Amino acid sequence: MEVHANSIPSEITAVTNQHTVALFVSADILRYVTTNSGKVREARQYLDPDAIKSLSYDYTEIQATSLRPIAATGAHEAYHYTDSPVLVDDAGLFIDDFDGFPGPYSAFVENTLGVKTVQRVVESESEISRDATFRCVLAYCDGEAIEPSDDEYLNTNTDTETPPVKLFTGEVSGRIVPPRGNGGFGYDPIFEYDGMTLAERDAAEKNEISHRGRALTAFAEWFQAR
Ligand SMILES: O=P(O)(O)OP(=O)(O)OP(=O)(O)OC[C@H]1O[C@@H](n2cnc3c(O)ncnc32)[C@H](O)[C@@H]1O
Repeated sequence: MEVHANSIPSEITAVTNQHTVALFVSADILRYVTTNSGKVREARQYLDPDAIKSLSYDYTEIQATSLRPIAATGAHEAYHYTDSPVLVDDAGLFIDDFDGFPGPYSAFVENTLGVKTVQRVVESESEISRDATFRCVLAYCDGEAIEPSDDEYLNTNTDTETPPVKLFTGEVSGRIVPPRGNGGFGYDPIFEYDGMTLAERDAAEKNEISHRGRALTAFAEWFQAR
């Protein structure tokens, strides 16, 4: 994957429900690392599109039962690849009565079974609750030392060769329903929150309540206060 040299904007602006936050980037642009164009669309809706560049870099996804170590190792790898600030986005759908499955395996399940099959399996089990949670973990790395994390994974995997990452988590709880809506991507048509599926909302409306929007808010607040 070729990385292009870019002009270097001095700030990133994040628009939250309440206010506009200017995020100052000292050295370089911020690269949003994902192969998923839907994630990029939502990040660009939230963060100033001129100051954030998408990087379609397919980092190694380690096997793990939660998203945090996957995002953290992805950020290490992507930072070494680009040598510039990166934000890795790892997400998944956790179905309560399936012990959180597909969770970290959400992409594999979408690509093999498809989201309609997931919905039909949930619906076919009368004893099974429809409750589910979407989670998003953003992992930021810019090569600078970041204060010690309270993250259990990071503290037990201290590697002085790899710069520390900072993790931001967002989640939204809802229920699995038959597909509705044409917006969004992935599991959005089968995930209902407050009477509407995520696919029935535009990117701004989804960001207001979604796992990604909440993780982006946490990132923006931390970045601004840095
Ligand atoms: O790893 P990258 O390159 O970022 O792209 P990906 O699509 O594989 O990204 P994930 O592993 O994080 O995605 C897990 C799955 O969850 C889906 N997904 C992620 N965020 C979603 C969202 O906001 N709404 C609906 N589905 C989502 C996505 O389509 C995948 O099938």
